[in-house]
Amino acid sequence: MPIFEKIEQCLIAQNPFVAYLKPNELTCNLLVQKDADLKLFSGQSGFVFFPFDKGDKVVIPFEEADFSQGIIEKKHYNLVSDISSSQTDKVVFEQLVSNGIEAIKKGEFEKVVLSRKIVLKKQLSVLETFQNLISTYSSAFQYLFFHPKLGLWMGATPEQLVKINQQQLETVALAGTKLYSEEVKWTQKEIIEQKIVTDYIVSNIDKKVENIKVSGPNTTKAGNLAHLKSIITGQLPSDNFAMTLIENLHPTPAVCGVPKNVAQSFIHNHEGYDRKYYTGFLGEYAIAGSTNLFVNLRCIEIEEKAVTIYVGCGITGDSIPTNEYIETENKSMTMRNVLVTK
Ligand SMILES: C=C(O[C@@H]1C=C(C(=O)O)C=C[C@H]1O)C(=O)O
Repeated sequence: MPIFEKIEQCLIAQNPFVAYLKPNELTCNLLVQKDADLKLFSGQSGFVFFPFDKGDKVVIPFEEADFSQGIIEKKHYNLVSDISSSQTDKVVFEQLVSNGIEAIKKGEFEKVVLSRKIVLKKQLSVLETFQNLISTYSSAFQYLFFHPKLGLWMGATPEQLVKINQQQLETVALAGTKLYSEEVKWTQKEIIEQKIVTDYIVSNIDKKVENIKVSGPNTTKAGNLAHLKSIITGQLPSDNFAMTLIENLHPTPAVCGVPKNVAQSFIHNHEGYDRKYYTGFLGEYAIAGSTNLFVNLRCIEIEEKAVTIYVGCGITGDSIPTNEYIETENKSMTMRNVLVTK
């Protein structure tokens, strides 16, 4: 049976499942859980789905699921055009960013990532949207995740959290955003913003990972956007160590801030909504000796009659509120560009 028909059956039967494509692959992987229980993560090999902070850390265990694969076809469906942020969204977000800048200038922290949600009150054509997504963002990690107790999420994330193969670790520091062009010029603000992420990751893994190497930063393309990216590699002392390292790294300053705890409290006290699984992480954990996890960005949460797009951006002392708002609008285009409604 074609993979899209299997996904449709899962949606109708309300079976927990995940359909996903790794960057630059044409194979769609489908993991369907055999029962509808919520499986909390306790080291099982499988597909993990973790929140930003509060919430259940979930896994679809490989041993309790049916796994299949299918080659996808590239095709596009017509889009919706009437999704937009309101003037109130703009004012509220710019005020949030101003509060962040003020706290940084007072010395409370160095960087914070602030976000908002854009809600479209429409019923989504899930499969057509997913088809558009996988036809458009092949260099991202593309997924559709469903659990009856958590809901339906879809995204195309450009950000790897970690890749671990035979104890060889690779992670990235991704930050700084501009609209993509051949000649992207980075300012000091973005260079510093990205360096904060690299330094945090290196200092965090420093005592536990051997032979650490950092390359970049280089410009990387993600949909219509460009980011600055460094690649960090090293050797883990043992396999058992992977989840401790991952939970220590997460949430990185690419999605939270520095120092982590102070930035995280600022987010809780000021953002005004629950991020749920946005800026959490997801992907394969300990499958055939490999772990391949991504940060949950450029994503939507799909409900019966509403679609929520989640977007955020890194704030430093040099941020300008209007520019940061525009950056979130630009980031929201990743998902807006593929949405099909009924
Ligand atoms: C928070 C998001 O993106 C993160 C923030 C970035 C930035 O501030 O420039 C860039 C990439 C991501 O690490 C998002 O896309 O919602």
